[in-house]
Amino acid sequence: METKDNASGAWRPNELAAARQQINQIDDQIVKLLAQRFDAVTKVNEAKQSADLPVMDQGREDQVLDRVTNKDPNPETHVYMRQIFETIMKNSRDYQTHLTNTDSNH
Ligand SMILES: O=C(O)C(=O)C[C@]1(C(=O)O)C=C[C@@H](O)C=C1
Repeated sequence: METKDNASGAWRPNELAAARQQINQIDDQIVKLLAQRFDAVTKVNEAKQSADLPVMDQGREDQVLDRVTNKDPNPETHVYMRQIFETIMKNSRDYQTHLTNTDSNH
C-alpha cells in the first residue's frame, strides 16, 4: 500500500480513517472465515469423538502451521502468522472441549 504521509511524516487523519476502514472490512472477512472454520471443526470433532481420538493432534498442528506460514508472501510476518494460527488452533481445541462437555449424548 502506498504511503500517505505529509511533509512532517505524519499520516493525515482521513488517511488514518481510510486505513482503519480497510482493516474493518478485512476483519469482517476474517470473522466470516473463522466462523466457517469453527463449523468445520465441529465436523472434525464429531468424527474424532466417534473414533475415540483425542482433541489434540500435534502432528496435524505442525502441518497446519508449516502450510499457512509458507503461504504468507511476506517473510517478515511469518512469525506472527504462525502465532495467529497457534492461537486459532488453541481456541479450536477449547471449542472442541466445550462441545464434548455440552454434548447431549454423553
Ligand atoms: O484436525 C484436527 O484433528 C482438529 O481437531 C482440528 C485442529 C485445527 O483447528 O486445525 C484442532 C486441534 C488439533 O490439535 C489439530 C487441528
